[in-house]
Amino acid sequence: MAKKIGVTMEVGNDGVAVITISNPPVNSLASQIISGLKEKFQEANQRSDVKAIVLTGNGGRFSGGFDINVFQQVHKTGDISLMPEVSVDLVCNLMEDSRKPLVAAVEGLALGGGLELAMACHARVAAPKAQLGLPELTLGIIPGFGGTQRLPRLVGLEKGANMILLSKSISSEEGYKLGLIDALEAESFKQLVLSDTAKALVHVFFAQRATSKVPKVTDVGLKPRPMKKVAVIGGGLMGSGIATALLLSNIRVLLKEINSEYLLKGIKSVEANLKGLVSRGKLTQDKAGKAFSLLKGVLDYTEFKDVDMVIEAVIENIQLKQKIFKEIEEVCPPHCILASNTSTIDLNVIGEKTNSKDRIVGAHFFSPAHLMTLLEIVRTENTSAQVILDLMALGKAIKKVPVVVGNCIGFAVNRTFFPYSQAAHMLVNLGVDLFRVDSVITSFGLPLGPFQLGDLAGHGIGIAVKDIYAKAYGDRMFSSPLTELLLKSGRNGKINGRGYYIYEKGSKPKPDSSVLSVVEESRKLTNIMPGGKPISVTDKEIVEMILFPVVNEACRVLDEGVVIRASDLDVASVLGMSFPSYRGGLLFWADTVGPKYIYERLKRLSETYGGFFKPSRYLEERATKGMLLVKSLNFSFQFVMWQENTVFNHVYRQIY
Ligand SMILES: C[C@H](O)CC(=O)SCCNC(=O)CCNC(=O)[C@H](O)C(C)(C)COP(=O)(O)OP(=O)(O)OC[C@H]1O[C@@H](n2cnc3c(N)ncnc32)[C@H](O)[C@@H]1OP(=O)(O)O
Repeated sequence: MAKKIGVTMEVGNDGVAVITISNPPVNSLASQIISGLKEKFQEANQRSDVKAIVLTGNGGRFSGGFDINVFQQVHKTGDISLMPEVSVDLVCNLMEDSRKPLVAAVEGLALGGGLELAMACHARVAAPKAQLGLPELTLGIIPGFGGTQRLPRLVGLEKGANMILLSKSISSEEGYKLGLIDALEAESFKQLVLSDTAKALVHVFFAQRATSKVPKVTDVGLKPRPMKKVAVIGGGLMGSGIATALLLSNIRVLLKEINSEYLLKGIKSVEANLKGLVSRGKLTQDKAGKAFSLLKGVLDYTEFKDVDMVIEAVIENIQLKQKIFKEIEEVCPPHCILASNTSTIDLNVIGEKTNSKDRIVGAHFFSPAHLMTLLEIVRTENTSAQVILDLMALGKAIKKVPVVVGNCIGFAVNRTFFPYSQAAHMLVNLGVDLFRVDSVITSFGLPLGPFQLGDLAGHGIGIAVKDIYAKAYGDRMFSSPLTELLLKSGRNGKINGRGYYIYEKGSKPKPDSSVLSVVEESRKLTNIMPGGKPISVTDKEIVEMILFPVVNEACRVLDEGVVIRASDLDVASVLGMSFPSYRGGLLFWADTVGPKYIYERLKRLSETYGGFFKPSRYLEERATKGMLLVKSLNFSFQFVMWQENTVFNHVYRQIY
């Protein structure tokens, strides 16, 4: 009988998709298995009825790794293109970056590429006595699907290197003790579902769904109006990214600039964004061409007469924005939504000179706007419910996650994270090495440390908004001269190839040791090192000194009702700041640390280093009353355990 080779996916009523590899006898990863996996993961990620994904292998074996026959074919033909692209497309983009909780259910064996697939999942459950290893060196190759990186991270460098260099496999029991396996199936499955990671990911999942419910907007019987043509003012980094996001969802876009040189630049940026998606296999050439054909560059407002929405994305200059809003109010039709992509400025100030306050709204995208999924919708007390609903619908249509927030300086996300870079500056001025700060924060789980993030955004923006923040939140600002000094020394970050790091095409950012003289200059000016000597801090203290002030500001955001619910801030921190989803978002994480502990640490820090760390009223109240910051979601888990073929078919389900 012919072998049944392929990848299947079954989605249960519980919303769990079970993806199964079938390639007897060891479920080796042949080309059709890899393409099948890509197809199924793509489908599972896209389907709204899929809430979580389980990856497993048929016949009691997870996978014996990449199909060794392919190596033989390559050796015979000399054709290396027979090797499929897996590491980025499948392992990183579709699996690791999947926003749906993804669990590997391992039985029998997970070797080579098999174990690498399991390690790309968010958690691993294994049956007792399963064999786990990376035996690639026995074949004269190295683990090629990211195992060299992921295994040492999970089991520690020494053990990881030992397993790879000696091709030594281990049992699932040992894997469990080392942290490679999160739970041993059957015995410990409940533990896994109740693990912090599972709780955090499930929290984010449901928190994200909750963002689409906005009282007095989504529950009053309004229907979103169609958005066929949108104008974007400003073709810079943000404007071109926003235009790209709209075009990708078949929305006609007018891109307006002030002169033909800037306009051409903006159009070229959109083209480059689309080409980037094509080269990464995320968009077909055809679709890119179609999207680009929907773009029209303009230098005046003539064609604004029939637009449904304008999104202003010019520099953060209050007078300029006020002028633009006055102009668009006059030229656009009365139904047209007047949105600003400002990241900081009060929308009431932007719309001050207009008579259209009900249709003024913030559409705050995150850079790069065609890739980042968060859309912060900022409403003022005058913004109409219809306008908010329309923007929410547009956000969803362009595959963003809209989170509706209130109007204040920095809104929910930038305001919450404004102490992030300030705390980092304080630490550096206190004598801590800046590259260490970045590395501690990335080990915590954020993709970029505060200094690399500053480099990426460009340091000019920090200076542009500094005064606005100082005016609003001056009582709790740490004023560091470091950014000014950095700019003075010709370092604007990635934009001009130099910041704290050196940026060269095709290579990773390299720490620039010559920036340390700039840091020294800043330390002299601030003169805050106790006794003129650098402070000594542990990695844990670095995390606390950087992230606890962020939690503190989040408490103020909650207290002032800037977000509808605390979990909105978790979603926003995950999607807007890439706060690790497996920690459940900023406030969920804060609750796992404990509001009381955070409060007491901040209190002590403020006694030593001043008002920047002063605990907020809200945090103090929660801490002293022994309350959590996020009102826990009222979900419980339901388990459906092993089925006869021992592929587990589990589910956790929200039961409100
Ligand atoms: C990108 C990645 O990092 C690269 C990789 O993954 S490279 C591959 C890494 N994996 C390995 O090296 C595992 C190699 N396989 C083994 O060690 C053993 O076969 C095993 C432990 C999986 C099973 O052992 P055992 O039960 O004794 O069965 P065994 O007779 O060896 O193998 C059964 C059949 O599966 C085949 N097979 C096993 N692993 C395979 C693989 N990875 N690819 C293709 N075929 C494989 C064998 O050739 C054999 O085929 P046959 O029945 O036609 O002779």
